[in-house]
Formats: sequence, structure tokens, C-alpha cells
Amino acid sequence: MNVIPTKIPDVLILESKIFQDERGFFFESYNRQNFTDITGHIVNFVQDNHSRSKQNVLRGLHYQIEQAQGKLVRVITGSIFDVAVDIRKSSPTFGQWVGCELSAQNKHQLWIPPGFAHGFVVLSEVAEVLYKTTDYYAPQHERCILWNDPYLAIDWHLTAEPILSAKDKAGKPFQEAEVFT
Ligand SMILES: Cc1cn([C@H]2C[C@H](O)[C@@H](COP(=O)(O)OP(=O)(O)O[C@H]3O[C@H](C)C(=O)[C@H](O)[C@H]3O)O2)c(=O)[nH]c1=O
Repeated sequence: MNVIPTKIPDVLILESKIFQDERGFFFESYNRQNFTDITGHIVNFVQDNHSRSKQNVLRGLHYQIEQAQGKLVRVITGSIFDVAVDIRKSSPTFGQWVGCELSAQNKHQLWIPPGFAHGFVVLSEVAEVLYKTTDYYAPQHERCILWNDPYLAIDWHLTAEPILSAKDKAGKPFQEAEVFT
């Protein structure tokens, strides 16, 4: 497994070794020891999520203020632009964002530790996103930051108006959002 750094040191793009042959391909999408060796983090993933979205759907920016979730995100159908925002007040990259394309083709994964808001927009006709989380879903602790907050100024690589849930349309401005100390 190869690590591609991002401009936020704790957020990493992971590139697995893909075994191709005349039948197709195989790769270990998660290996606890490899993950620990390359990230330096011993994490205990407790939940797997799977969402399917049509083109231009934007889900985010979400986080849990309690029971903060680390996420290991990958795409098995189509492609997304995946975004992590550092909302740890004590972090030198507080208020900064990183994004990358995750796709069934590149098979890249994005490791987003606890302390970040997460969101993605679907670039392909449809995308299926799988992600592991390091804590359980806790809707009472869920918070949402506005996807197009002017302070964050995220470039989502949009090609059309995004399709948003009511919750996401009502996201908070970054500077009014609850953040991590
Ligand atoms: C996240 C989640 C949702 N749900 C239920 C609650 C709703 O009835 C339904 C759809 O939930 P929601 O609209 O919040 O789904 P997304 O907009 O994809 O939310 C996710 O989007 C961004 C990208 C994230 O990183 C988070 O994992 C999560 O906030 O699934 C559950 O039962 N368990 C869960 O872990």
C-alpha cells in the first residue's frame, strides 16, 4: 500500500496494490496491520457505510461533535470529489480543506481522522461510496457545515447545481459551527 500525502498532514490518500489478471482484479481493500503501519494509527473501525448517489448529488459537510468519526472512504462505482475540512481549532490547518477524486478506476481511499467535516459530490452518472467509521452513527451529535461556505471556499469541481438534502441546504456557516478544541 502506498501513501499519497495531502496538504493536511493527517489526511492521507491510500493506494492499494492491485492484482490484475485475465479474470479481472483483486486487492485487499483493508488490512489492519498495513493501515496501522502506514498511518501510524491503531484505529478500531466499528461501522461500514454504503451510499449510492446520482450525478451532482452533494452530501456534506458532515461530522459528529461527540463520538467524532474517523472515516476511510472508497468508491466502487463511478467517481466522486471527496472533501475533508479541518475543524480542529488547535490545528495549524484549522479551516483548511483538501479534496481528491476517488473512483472505481483509481481505487484510491481517503483516510480522514476524527476532527474533520466530510462531504463529497458525485462526478459520474452514479457513484457508490463505501466507508468505514471509527465510531457509531449518533444523529444527536451530527452537525452540518454549509457546503458552499464562503470562508472555506471549497472548489467542488461542480459541473452543475448540486442536488442537496434539506439538511445540507440548512448547513451552518463555518464560522458559526461547533468545532473541536
Ligand atoms: C450516516 C448514517 C445515516 N443513517 C440513516 C439516517 C437517514 O435516515 C439515512 C440517510 O442519512 P443522511 O441523509 O444523513 O446520509 P448522508 O447525507 O449520506 O450522510 C453522510 O454523509 C457524509 C458524506 C458523511 O460522511 C456521513 O457519514 C454522513 O453524514 O440514513 C444511518 O442509519 N446510519 C448512518 O451512519
